[in-house]
Amino acid sequence: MSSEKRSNDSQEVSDASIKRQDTSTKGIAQIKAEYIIPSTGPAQTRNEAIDTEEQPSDRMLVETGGGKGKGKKKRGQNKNRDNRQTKEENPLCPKFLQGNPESRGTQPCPFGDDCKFVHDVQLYLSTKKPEVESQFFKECPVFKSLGYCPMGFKCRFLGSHLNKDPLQLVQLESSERAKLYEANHEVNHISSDQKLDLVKKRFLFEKSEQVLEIIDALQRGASEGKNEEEKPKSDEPKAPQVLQREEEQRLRRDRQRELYNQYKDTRYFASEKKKLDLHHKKIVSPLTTVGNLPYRRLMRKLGADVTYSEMALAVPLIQGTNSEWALPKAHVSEYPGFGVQIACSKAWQAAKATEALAAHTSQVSEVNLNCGCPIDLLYRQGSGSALLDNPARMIRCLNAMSYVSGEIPVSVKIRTGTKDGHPVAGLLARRLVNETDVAAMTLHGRSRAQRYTKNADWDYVVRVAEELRSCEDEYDREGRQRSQRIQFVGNGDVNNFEDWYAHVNRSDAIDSVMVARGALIKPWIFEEVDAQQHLDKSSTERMDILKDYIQFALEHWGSDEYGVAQSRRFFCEFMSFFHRYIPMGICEKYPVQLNERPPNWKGRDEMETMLASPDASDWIKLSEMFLGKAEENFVFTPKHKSSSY
Ligand SMILES: Cc1cc2nc3c(=O)[nH]c(=O)nc-3n(C[C@H](O)[C@H](O)[C@H](O)COP(=O)(O)O)c2cc1C
Repeated sequence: MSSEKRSNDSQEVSDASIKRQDTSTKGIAQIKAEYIIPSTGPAQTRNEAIDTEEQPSDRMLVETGGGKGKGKKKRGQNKNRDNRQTKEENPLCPKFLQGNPESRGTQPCPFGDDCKFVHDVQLYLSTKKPEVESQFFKECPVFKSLGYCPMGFKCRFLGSHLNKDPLQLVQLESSERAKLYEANHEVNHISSDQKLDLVKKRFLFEKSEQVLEIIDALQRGASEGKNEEEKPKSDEPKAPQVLQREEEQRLRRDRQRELYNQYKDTRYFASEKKKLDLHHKKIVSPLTTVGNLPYRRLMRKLGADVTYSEMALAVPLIQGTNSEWALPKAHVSEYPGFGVQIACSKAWQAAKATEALAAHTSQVSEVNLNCGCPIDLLYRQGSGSALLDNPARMIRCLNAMSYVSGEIPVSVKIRTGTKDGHPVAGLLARRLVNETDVAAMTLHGRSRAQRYTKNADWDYVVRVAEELRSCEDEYDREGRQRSQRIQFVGNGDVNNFEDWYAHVNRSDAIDSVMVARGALIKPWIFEEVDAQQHLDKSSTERMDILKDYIQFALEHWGSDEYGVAQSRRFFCEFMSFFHRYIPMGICEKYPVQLNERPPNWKGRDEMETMLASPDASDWIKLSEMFLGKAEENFVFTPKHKSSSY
C-alpha cells in the first residue's frame, strides 16, 4: 500500500470540461461530472436512508429472548434476514480431521462404529465439496501462515497440503510451526472445564459476593438514612419496640461501617491496576458484528493502537454461554491495547461477569462498561444507555467491576444522554471523579434519541472533558488525590485525519478520539493519521485490504465449509460499510462527510465501480473472487437495512 501523496485528479480536469450536475444540495457528496451516472428521473442518490443505530446481533436476540413475539417494527433493522448456514452431507468425525487417530498415536473415537460421523477418510473425500477456486489464494492461506492446517481433511483448500500416495496431510517441522505460532495465535481462550464450571454454577464468585454485600448494605444504609432524617424529633419517652428498632438500626449501621472500612481497605485504586494510557492513541470503537476478531486484526495491521471486543452480555458470560465467551478472544497482535466491553443492567451482573473475565482471560487491557448502547432490546432491560438514566446504578456497576477485576482497569462508554436536549454527561463526569475509580471514559457526542440523525455535538464533548478536568482539580485541592487522571476519549463522526487531529487537539482535556464508521468505510484511516494526509487508495490496494481480511477470517473461522461460509457472511457485513468509500480522485469536493451520500457514480476502473456497489449481490460476487463460488442457497441481507448511510 502506498502512503505516497498522490496528485488529486481534480487538477487534471479543467473546470471548463466539467459539466456540473446539481449535486450541491446539503447532504450530497460532490462527485466530478465525468464519474456521475446520469439519472433519468429527478436527482437520484444511491441510497435513501441515513445510518441506523447499532443493531442487536443474532446472538443477542437469542440470548436476551428478543426477536420473539410481535414487537414493534425496528427502524432500519433487517428482521427477515435469512443467513442460514449449510451443513456437510457426510461430515467427517472430528477425531479423523488430521487422519486416523490410532495410526497417529492419539485417542480413538469413543463412539467407535456407532459414531454418526464418517470415519473413512477416502469415503469422506469422495463426497466432499470440490476445492475452492480462488483468484487470490492459490494455496491454503491457513497452512501458509501456520505451517499446518487445523481443518485437516475438511479444508476446502486441501490440495495444497495433501499427499495423495500415501494419503497424508503435509505439515512443517514443529520448530517452524512454533515460530509461526509465536506471532500468530489467538488469546483469551476459556477452557471447556472452566466453561462447564460456569454452566454448572460451580465457579465461586467470591469477590463478587463480598462487594455485592457491601454495595447492598451501603445502598440500604443510604435509603434508611434518608427516612430517618424525615422523622420529626420528639422528647417523649420511647416505647420499648421503638428502642429495640433503634438498637437494630445502630447494629446495622455498625455493620455497614465495618463493611465500608473493609471495602476501603480491600478495594483496588486505579493506581494499583495496570496503567491505561489512551493519550493520542489510535482507537477503533467496539462494533457489534462487524468489529469481529479478523476485522480488528486488520485494523491493527493498518495502524490501530487500541481495539475493543464486540459488546458481550454479562448474563450469558456468567452462565458460560459459548457464543458469548467467543467475544473476549483476541489476536495476539491486539494486546496490549485490547478492551473487553460488557453490557449489563445491575451491579451483580457487572461484578460476576467481570470476575469471570478476570479469572479466565489473561490478555485484557481494560474492561469497559457499555452505557451508550441504544438498542431497544437492551434499553428495556435497563442495560446500555438505560444506565444513563440511573447514574447511581451505573456507579454501583463500575465500583463492583473495579473491586473484582484485579489488576485490569475499568472504563466506561457513554452518550450525551438518552433524550435530546437533556445532556447528562457533564454531571456524570463529576460523579465518576468523586465516586468511582474508572481509568477512562469515552463520550459519544449524541443522545440515544438522536441515533445518527444529526452530527455529534463536539462542543458538548469538549465541555464535558473540561468539566472532568476541573472536577479532578477540585478533588486534588481537597487533598483527596486521585490516583491518576481519567483518560477522556471523544467519539462521533471522525472520518479522516483532519477530523482526528481537529478533535484531539481541540483541548488538552481530551486524550484521544475513537473511530467507528470511519474505520469500517476506510480501514486505512490511521495510516492517514500517521501520514497526515488523505490517501486515495486504488481499487487494487483496496482489494489487497480485503484479501487480508479474508486471510484473517479463514484463520479465525477455519478453512472448512463452515469457516468459508462464516468468512463469506462477515465479509459481506464488512462490505456493507466498505463500499461507501468515495475516492478522493473522483470527488469535486473533499473530504466527504459521513452523512453525505453520493449520486450514482462509476469508478476509475471496473473494479472500483464494483467495490462501490451498494448491491449485496455484488458483495457476494466479490467474495467469490476470494472464496470461490457461493452455495446456490447463499443469501445475504446486511444487518443494517440502510447500512449505506
Ligand atoms: C455497526 C455498529 C456497531 C456498533 N457496536 C457497538 C458496540 O458493540 N458497543 C459500543 O459501545 N458501540 C457500538 N457502536 C457505536 C460506535 O462505537 C460509536 O460510538 C458510534 O458509531 C459513533 O461513532 P462514529 O460516528 O465514528 O461512527 C456501533 C456502531 C456501529 C455503526
